[in-house]
Amino acid sequence: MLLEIENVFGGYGNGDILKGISCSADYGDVLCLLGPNGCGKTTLFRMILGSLPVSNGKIKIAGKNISDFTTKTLANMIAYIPQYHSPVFAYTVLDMVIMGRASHFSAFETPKEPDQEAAFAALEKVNALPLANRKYTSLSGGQRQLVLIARAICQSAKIFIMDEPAANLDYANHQLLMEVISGLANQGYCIIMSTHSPEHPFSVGNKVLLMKSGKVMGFGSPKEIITSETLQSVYDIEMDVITTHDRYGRERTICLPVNSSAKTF
Ligand SMILES: Nc1ncnc2c1ncn2[C@@H]1O[C@H](COP(=O)(O)OP(=O)(O)OP(=O)(O)O)[C@@H](O)[C@H]1O
Repeated sequence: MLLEIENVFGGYGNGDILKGISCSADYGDVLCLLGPNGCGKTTLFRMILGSLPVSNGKIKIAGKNISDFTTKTLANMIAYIPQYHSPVFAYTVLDMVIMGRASHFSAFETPKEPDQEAAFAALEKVNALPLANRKYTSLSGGQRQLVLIARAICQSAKIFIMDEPAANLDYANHQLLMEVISGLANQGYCIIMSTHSPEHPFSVGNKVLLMKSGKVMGFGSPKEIITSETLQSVYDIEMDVITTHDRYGRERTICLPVNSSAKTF
């Protein structure tokens, strides 16, 4: 197993926010963290990235505790893709992607031909090669997400941590991003993404960690974990989980909040 989270506790010094989180993800998995605002998704990300200490329990990568890795080694293995990123300088997209190679060369080295080739190859993988010479600051939110994913690929990381990657994207960019994420998983990357959509685990994920108040409400396959009952217990509202088919006959799952005022009709 590539990433193992074993009974993890921890927080910001004033009591534990996470209270016994356990889950795991391997090469080719898309693990979705789902739960209400403030349930601890970002806190768990910070612990996986090593920026927040674990007070109890273990986080292991390839069987080794993350506290035993140097920061540089951890940075080579895990890439963090933020929700929205605004750099101060108007770097080109190519420069932004090459920055993903930073942990591969020392402070006084400049990027070399192979770094540039790696950046072009990463942009190609996410269908963003035509953006290479654009200013990053001139891109839309969806395009920026693709560039940040290319930067993560360039970093040679195998684990991608994505903080609500679909937030603020329109339908087309949302769909494109989900296809890119599925494609990355098919290429063997391990994706851990937080989301506020209970449909994401069905459409893009193969595993889901359902959280509430820093605790695990369920971990496993989306079909097994996401039901009307579990969603209601997490969000305190009635939810319908409906399985249907798209126009090509593919199974789709839709999660609908029930309009409680409609019950009187
Ligand atoms: N730097 C911090 N110092 C103290 N408490 C914090 C800090 N960051 C977050 N918290 C608290 O930790 C809890 C979990 O927050 P976290 O950001 O992990 O939730 P989340 O599930 O990512 O929420 P959201 O879906 O709203 O992004 C919240 O109660 C929050 O107020």
